[in-house]
Amino acid sequence: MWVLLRGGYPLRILLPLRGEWMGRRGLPRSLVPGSPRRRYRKEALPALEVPVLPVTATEIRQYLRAHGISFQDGHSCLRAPSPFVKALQPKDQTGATASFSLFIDKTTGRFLCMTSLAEGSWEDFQASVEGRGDGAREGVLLGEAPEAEDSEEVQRIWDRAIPLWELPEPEEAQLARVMFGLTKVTDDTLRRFSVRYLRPARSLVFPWLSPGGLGLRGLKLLSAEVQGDEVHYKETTIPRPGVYHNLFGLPLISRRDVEVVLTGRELDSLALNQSTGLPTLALPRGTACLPPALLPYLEQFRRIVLWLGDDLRSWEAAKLFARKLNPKRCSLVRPGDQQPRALEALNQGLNLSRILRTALPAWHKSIVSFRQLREEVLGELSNVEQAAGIRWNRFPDLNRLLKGHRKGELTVFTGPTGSGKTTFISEYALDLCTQGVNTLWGSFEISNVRLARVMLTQFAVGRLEEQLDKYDEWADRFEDLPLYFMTFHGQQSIRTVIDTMQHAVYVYDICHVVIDNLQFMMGHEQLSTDRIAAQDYIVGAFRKFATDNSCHVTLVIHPRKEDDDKELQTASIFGSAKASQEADNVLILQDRKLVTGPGKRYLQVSKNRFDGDVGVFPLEFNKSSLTFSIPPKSKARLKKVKDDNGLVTKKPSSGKKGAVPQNSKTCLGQAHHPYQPDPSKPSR
Ligand SMILES: Nc1ncnc2c1ncn2[C@@H]1O[C@H](COP(=O)(O)OP(=O)(O)OP(=O)(O)O)[C@@H](O)[C@H]1O
Repeated sequence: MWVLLRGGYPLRILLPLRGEWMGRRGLPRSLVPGSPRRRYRKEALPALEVPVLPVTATEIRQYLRAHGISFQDGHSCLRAPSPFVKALQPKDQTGATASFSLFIDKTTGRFLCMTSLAEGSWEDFQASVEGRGDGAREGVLLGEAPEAEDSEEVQRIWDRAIPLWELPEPEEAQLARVMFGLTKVTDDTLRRFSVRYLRPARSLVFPWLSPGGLGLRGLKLLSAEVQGDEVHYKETTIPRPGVYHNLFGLPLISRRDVEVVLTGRELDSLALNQSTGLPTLALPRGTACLPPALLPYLEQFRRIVLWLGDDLRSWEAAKLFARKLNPKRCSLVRPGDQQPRALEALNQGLNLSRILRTALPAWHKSIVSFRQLREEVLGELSNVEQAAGIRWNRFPDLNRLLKGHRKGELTVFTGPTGSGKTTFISEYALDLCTQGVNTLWGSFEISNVRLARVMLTQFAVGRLEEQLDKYDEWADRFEDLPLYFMTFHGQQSIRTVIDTMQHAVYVYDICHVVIDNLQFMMGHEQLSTDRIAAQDYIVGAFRKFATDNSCHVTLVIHPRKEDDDKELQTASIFGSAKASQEADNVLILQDRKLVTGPGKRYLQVSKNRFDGDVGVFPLEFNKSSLTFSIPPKSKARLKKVKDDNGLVTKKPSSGKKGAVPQNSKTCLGQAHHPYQPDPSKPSR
């Protein structure tokens, strides 16, 4: 189902259809409620042609003052009296609590009334204040009520789950404890957090309780599977992950608590709470995202310690989340040998309170000394692989050259018209997205429907036209990807696009934005000098965005018109040298006429700021799956040799910003490949 995000941003999100059946969740069929039929919702898509400008915290404050609404300034929200409380609870007894129970997100203007659970966009709020339309409740959504099917399913599972200590066989209970690493977690802790065990699915069950602990809003199931020496955990949530907004542990938080520890997993929260006695909350989707919908629940804390996990990814996520929570109140536990994740720390007999005391403040002034950076540098050096970024599953040769996909970088991608740029970049981004990289697509040239169709085909690695019976199965899995699309089509202003990207980073923790292509932001300048200046400005804006938001931007740029039989080079990118200077990586999809066979292309990495390795490798296009990934059986044919001119050059002596790193001389390729430019012959 496509849903237009309320609040005026031209961003559409792919939401899974509801009513998933349990077989899909990997739960026993015995628990499947009736037939696994899917329900389709045929809602007309609201079209929003004119994007509304995002609201700023200053504008929100001005508006509230202008309308005589008192408010308190919080960490990430403004607190105001809720206009929705009286209507719902005329005889509300909670007094002071209800009086300032409206939380307005300072970045988006979205509001949540903690008492009535009414929520909506900034426009909804204004409409209700101004009494526009149909009275005060116009446009206000009561917190999304769970689907009836989901509620039944949740209740059924919950009823069948039992506390671990009530398992009839002590061996079974012991096995479960070992599998989940709970040997040192006491029954009392499990009882306090209401953790149960679902025997048929061999899963732990973590409840999502309504405020006040009165009802069940959802569940998370955690199963463990032993593969070789390792235990692999799998999480399943009801409702689906996109709306599973459970801060696990919330019912145990008292209004007077001013400090909390946030963890990436429920099990870590149990361990932390047990050994330190501190309030702990587990984020619903670990390091994947911190939905702004959760921020109001964290407003009461003056200090938040983030201890999300034991790898670099957790550390990166903690830094990003701290920005949302207000870094001044956040401290971060750095992953390290003596600082594993909380449950492991408990199991290793480490002192968790001591680890918490080592947490580093997230707030950095603009000028830092090496003393403040030395731990970060050590972190990168001792996690070289993770620091190199996320590796592509489908493009091993790209890993060998670029090492991985890193946050905060700008990749410029070019190739001749119609060579398959969109098709390639779609698979390149999809690969990362399937590994949990939250991705936002800006496809200005081809419609989102067509793009999604290409991606789905690549995802399924085959034509779905001929196997429509499999469509739902693939579409279901595709819907669960953290993938979002901007709704722009045709020319757009760079300001609007950047605002939308900013919004998406805040709301969906986007780590990768793909812009296809830059020419659609250049307006209608006729003069070539204007066009070049416009492009330089836009490239600069994307560069800044990538750095400021620790978000990777992949930017497709058309090449300048060149002879068809000439290979493209970095200098062939349209415009001045700015794009290649600003970019951390430059990728060129080469479509040489020498190539025999219609589908063959090769990919050239012509700039790589990370470690300077550049080179080319062939791509084979598969017309039915629309994929470029090299079939597993083919040999590595990577060559790390060339620069744009086909000459092997020395490493640069200067590492100035913007300098294009020269190529490494190493040749990893085996035999000279027919698609490989011959290094002995300059191409011009
Ligand atoms: N290697 C290939 N061989 C043959 N056909 C291809 C190849 N790659 C892509 N195609 C097909 O060519 C068409 C155009 O591909 P695509 O839109 O990805 O190109 P593009 O470079 O992005 O185009 P444009 O320059 O117009 O933006 C699509 O139908 C795609 O399936």
